Amino acid sequence: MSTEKGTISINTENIFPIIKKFLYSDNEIFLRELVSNAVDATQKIKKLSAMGKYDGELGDLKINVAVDKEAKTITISDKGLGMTADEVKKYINQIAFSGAKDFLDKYKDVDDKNPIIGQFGLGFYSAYMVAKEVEIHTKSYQDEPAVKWTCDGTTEYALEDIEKAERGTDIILHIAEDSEEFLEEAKIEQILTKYGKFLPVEIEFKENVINNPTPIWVKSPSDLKDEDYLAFYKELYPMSEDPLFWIHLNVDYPFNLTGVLYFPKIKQDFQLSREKIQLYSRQVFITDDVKDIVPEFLQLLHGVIDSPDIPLNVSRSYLQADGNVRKINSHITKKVADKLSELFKEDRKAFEEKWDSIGLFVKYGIISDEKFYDRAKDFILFKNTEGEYFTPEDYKTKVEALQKDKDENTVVLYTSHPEKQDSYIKAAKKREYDVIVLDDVLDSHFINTLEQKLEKVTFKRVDGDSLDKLIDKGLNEESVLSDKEKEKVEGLFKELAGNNVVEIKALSSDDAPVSIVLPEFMRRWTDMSRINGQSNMFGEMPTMYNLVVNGNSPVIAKMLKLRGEEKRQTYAKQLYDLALLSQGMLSGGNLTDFVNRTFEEMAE
Ligand SMILES: Nc1ncnc2c1ncn2[C@@H]1O[C@H](COP(=O)(O)OP(=O)(O)OP(=O)(O)O)[C@@H](O)[C@H]1O
Repeated sequence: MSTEKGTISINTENIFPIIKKFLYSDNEIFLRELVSNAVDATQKIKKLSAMGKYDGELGDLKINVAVDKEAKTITISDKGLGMTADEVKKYINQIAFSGAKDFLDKYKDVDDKNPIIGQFGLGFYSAYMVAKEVEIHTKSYQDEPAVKWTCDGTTEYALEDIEKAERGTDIILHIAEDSEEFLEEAKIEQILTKYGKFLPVEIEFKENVINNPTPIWVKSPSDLKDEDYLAFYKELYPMSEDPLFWIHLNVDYPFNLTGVLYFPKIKQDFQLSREKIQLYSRQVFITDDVKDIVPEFLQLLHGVIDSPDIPLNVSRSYLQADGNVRKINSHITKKVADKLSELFKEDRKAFEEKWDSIGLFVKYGIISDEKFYDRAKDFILFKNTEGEYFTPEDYKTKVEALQKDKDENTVVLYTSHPEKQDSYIKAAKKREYDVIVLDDVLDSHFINTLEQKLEKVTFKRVDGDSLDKLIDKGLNEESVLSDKEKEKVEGLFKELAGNNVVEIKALSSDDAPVSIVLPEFMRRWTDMSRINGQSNMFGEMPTMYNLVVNGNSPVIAKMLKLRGEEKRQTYAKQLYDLALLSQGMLSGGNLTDFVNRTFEEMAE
């Protein structure tokens, strides 16, 4: 055939300038598109051969990528099925072109800074994002002459016969002046590894194969050992600590999804690690921005999801409403819950040991996903101050005999800081109450959720009130103080308490004489607004507290018996400071004064 010239498509404006300017920020994806085409062509020839439709030698099927800095070209060569002249006209001039045109028509108005654009497949014509001219040299597996197609970024193309011995396709990009950064080998290597690390056909660059064509997620779990999963984790995240465990996903219906999700050690401070779930489509890397595809709490996991069914050529808002994406979400959620439940049942001890990490994740899941709660409720754990673990149901059974209040509510006492709240914990234990530890950032939200879910269970922080009030059994102690004495005691403490509320209560005589309590609702409110990052009215307010004076304490009786107002004042001050001290609220000058005063008194 002599050189044939033609116009790619009549009745169309020139799309090339648009392609060039369009995904400018994401222009590196041209390489992903072209290498993916080479992979497809290679897999097709393998398939034809396997089906007996091609009986020639397959030979070495490696795809080669080469940069020629002098000639200013990048060449992508495959030994795939190639194209005949007619196929070039059909696939490149028509199908690929109209595909690219549709794509542009659809997305022209999208803000080109929106990174999701780079996740679409623009196809062959994305070559023009970096090239001023593209040549295709191709020889079909069918017995037909090799052809060369050339197009310089106008709608005019040329097609001619050439000599090409080997089956397959070379795509030669003549790089435009403004894209010469792509002639740096390091740059090409970096893009190839980013998108092609797990492509299913070997990709060779500078005589090295840059990819692992059979990553573990495409293998059968029964062929894999723990070491394989750990080694793959290292391959994905070379700098990371080993994960706690993993889940191998394998679904064919109602959508296709494979992958391996790893459960990392989750840090208390919730610093989202740099490691992210990577999304692949048939082993081609798409993105690690899975915000709209995976529920937020699952984004704490690491690993790989591969699905050709996740639609990437749509806008974000559409993606969230997409039926497949929702199914994928709930499937992954279910799998994760099943795995946790299996671990819990099979090796409860190991599960408990990992609860610090697992717990944060489970709590996050429960707070943010109703369905996850239903699945997770059987393996939520409470850890008490003795280091024993209980499921909520078991815990209720354990404590309800002693910790039920007059309204039949089981009161779960918890500490957010075992060290600081030690005196309160000890007091609770003295009454044989149990105290659980809820000391991480999500716990205030977690408690709120549990209170809605668990029947007749309330959570109270152990320093939230006097024990008689925390678990109010309706058995009011008689006050040993007369009204006059009560007034006197109140007067003494009011002077010290400033704006804080002073309550004189008739508690058991062995309860602390004076204690500081932070009302539960107020504290939860401040905690939650802190996590939500709001600085609201309460958040900015200095901590207000109640000073509870136990009128039935022998210590108060002793104070009243002291002679002289000054003595009583000093005594009250000492008690007040002790209460502050046991809440960790005495500091600076007040603490120094307290210490000095105590020394003086001891010397008396
Ligand atoms: N290296 C190649 N070898 C053989 N055929 C190719 C090659 N590259 C492209 N083609 C043909 O050109 C067609 C169009 O390619 P293009 O990349 O534009 O679209 P696609 O691969 O079909 O879809 P996508 O938008 O997902 O990339 C392909 O379907 C294929 O038939």
